[in-house]
Amino acid sequence: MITALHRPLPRTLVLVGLMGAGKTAVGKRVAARLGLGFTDADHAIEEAAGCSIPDIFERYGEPAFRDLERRVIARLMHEPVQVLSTGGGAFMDAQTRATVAERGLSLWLKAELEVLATRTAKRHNRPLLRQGDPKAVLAGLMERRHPIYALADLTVDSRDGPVEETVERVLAAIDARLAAETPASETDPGQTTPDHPAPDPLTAGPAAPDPTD
Ligand SMILES: Nc1ncnc2c1ncn2[C@@H]1O[C@H](COP(=O)(O)OP(=O)(O)O)[C@@H](O)[C@H]1O
Ligand SMILES: O=C(O)C1=C[C@@H](OP(=O)(O)O)[C@@H](O)[C@H](O)C1
Ligand SMILES: [Mg+2]
Repeated sequence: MITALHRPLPRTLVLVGLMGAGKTAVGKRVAARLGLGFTDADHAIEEAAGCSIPDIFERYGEPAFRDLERRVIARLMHEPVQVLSTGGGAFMDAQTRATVAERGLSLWLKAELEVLATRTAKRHNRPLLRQGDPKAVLAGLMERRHPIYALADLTVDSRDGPVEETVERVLAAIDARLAAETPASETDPGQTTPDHPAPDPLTAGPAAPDPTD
C-alpha cells in the first residue's frame, strides 16, 4: 500500500476517461489518501447551472453543457493543487486539454466495455446513454475518444474488483511519475520558481468568465 508519495503532488491531478471508468469514485478516494481537496467537475457544473446534468442537456442542449464544462474546468485548474474528476467528454475539448497539459497531471482511467456497461447501468443520470442502446453508445464513444484519452500523461486500468485496488494503482502510477520527474530544485539549486508561475493578474483573474452567465 502506498502511504506517501516521493514528493507532494505539484500539479492538480485530472482524471479522464469514459462514463463508468470510476473517475468520481476513485478521484474522491485518491484525494483523501493524499490529503488534498477534491472536486468533481460535473458537480461544479451543476452548482454553476443550478440544475442537474440531465436538466442542462434537456433545457439547453449538449453544446451549452460543453461550453459550461470548459469554463468551469478552466476555473478549477486555477485553484490550488487538488484532485479533479472530469466528466467523460471534457478531455475531448482541445482548450481543456491545453489547460490541463499546462497546469495539471492528467490520468486516463481505462476500462473495458463490459465493465463500463455494467457500472453505468446502475444509474440513469447520464443523458448520452439514453440516446440509444447504452452499450452501443459506449462502444461508439470508445472508438472516438480512446485515441484522445491516450494523450493523457498517465494511464491506469480500472478493472472489475474493489475500488480501492484501482485507487492503489493510481497512487502507484502517480508516485512512479513523480519519482521519475527531477524536481526543479535539484537541477538548479538557485531556482525558487514553482512548477507553475503565478497567473498574470492582468489576464488571469477571475480565472474564467462567470459560469452562470
Ligand atoms: N474497481 C473499480 N474502480 C472504479 N470504480 C469502480 C470499481 N468497481 C466499481 N466501481 C464503481 O463504478 C461506478 C461508476 O463510477 P463513477 O465514479 O461514477 O464513474 P465516472 O465518474 O468515471 O463516470 C461507481 O459506483 C464505482 O463505485
Ligand atoms: O461522457 C460524457 O460525455 C459525459 C459524462 C458524464 O460524466 P461521467 O463520465 O463522470 O459519467 C457527464 O459529464 C455527462 O453526462 C456527459
Ligand atoms: Mg463522474
